[in-house]
Amino acid sequence: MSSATSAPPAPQAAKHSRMRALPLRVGTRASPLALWQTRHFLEIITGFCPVLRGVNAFEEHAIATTGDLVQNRRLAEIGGKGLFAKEIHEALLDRRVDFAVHSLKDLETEMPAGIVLACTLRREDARDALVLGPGCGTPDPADPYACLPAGAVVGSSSLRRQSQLLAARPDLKVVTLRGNVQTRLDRVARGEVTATLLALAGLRRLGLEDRAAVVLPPEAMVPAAGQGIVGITTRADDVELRELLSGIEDREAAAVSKAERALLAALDGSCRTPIGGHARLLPDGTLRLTGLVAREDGSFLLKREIEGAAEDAARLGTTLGEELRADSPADIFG
Ligand SMILES: NCc1[nH]cc(CCC(=O)O)c1CC(=O)O
Repeated sequence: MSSATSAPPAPQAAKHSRMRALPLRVGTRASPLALWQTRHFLEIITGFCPVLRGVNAFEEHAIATTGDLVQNRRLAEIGGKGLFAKEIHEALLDRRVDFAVHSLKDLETEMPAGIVLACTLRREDARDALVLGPGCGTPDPADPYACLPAGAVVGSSSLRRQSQLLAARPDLKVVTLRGNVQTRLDRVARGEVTATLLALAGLRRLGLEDRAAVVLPPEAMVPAAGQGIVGITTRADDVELRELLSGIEDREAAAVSKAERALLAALDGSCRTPIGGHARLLPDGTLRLTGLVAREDGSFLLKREIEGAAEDAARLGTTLGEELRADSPADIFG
């Protein structure tokens, strides 16, 4: 008689139990948000592949990245894209880790040779949120920025957020505010800045959603490409892990992130170009992508939309990116 324990494992599990020595090593940044996302990924993958549920199946490797070491200067001034991933890519290529967990928003659109974006997980809310410090008014759902006093100082190091905020409220002043989510919240609470803008996804994952005083609709603040999505990278030649990871791919996240990242790639902005990209699937399955290009002071802001079949996600992104680029002043991309 067969019992639960002697039943043959699912084909998937059998295949991966023979795959290689455990533990599988997972690379991550060390921030609380990165660690939360890594554990979230491990829960999903062990749910999908029960043989990996053992205590020793995974080993977490926290890796400090250039982006983590630079806390007080605008990232843009240091130059280069993918500042949060370089050391993690190196760990993959050196075989010190087997896969790595990223906020897709922080991952460059073109992976280094030998590395692939193997899957994207289901998207958390993509919207940005306003976090208010002492001295702000009561939030008004009809007018997201009405609670910010005239001339208020808003902390943000995101040129995308800065440009859209200043376009709506030219009286405000934006100052650099870096550090992890908790650090930024502390600076607002201490009154160092009047308010800040953060991704709702990060606040929610850290159990800090109550700090989001106003959630900004994408029409008011176009989110960053990939915001709210976790992406997993692995080595291109690691066929087994690629196959395993493809099993946990979220199809909707895959489609919208393809569109948003193709848009970003086509715009090919410098790290000082404010760019937004936000796609969603409509109830009938159509993909709608919004793209934004702006000047950091908010004096120029161009927003366009495109719709099409989800299967054409990448092409839609490329097309919209090329259109936005053609219709923007050239110096914006310099
Ligand atoms: N650049 C930092 C970063 N990278 C990902 C998130 C939030 C989570 C996400 O967007 O998936 C954040 C913080 C923020 O922008 O507020």
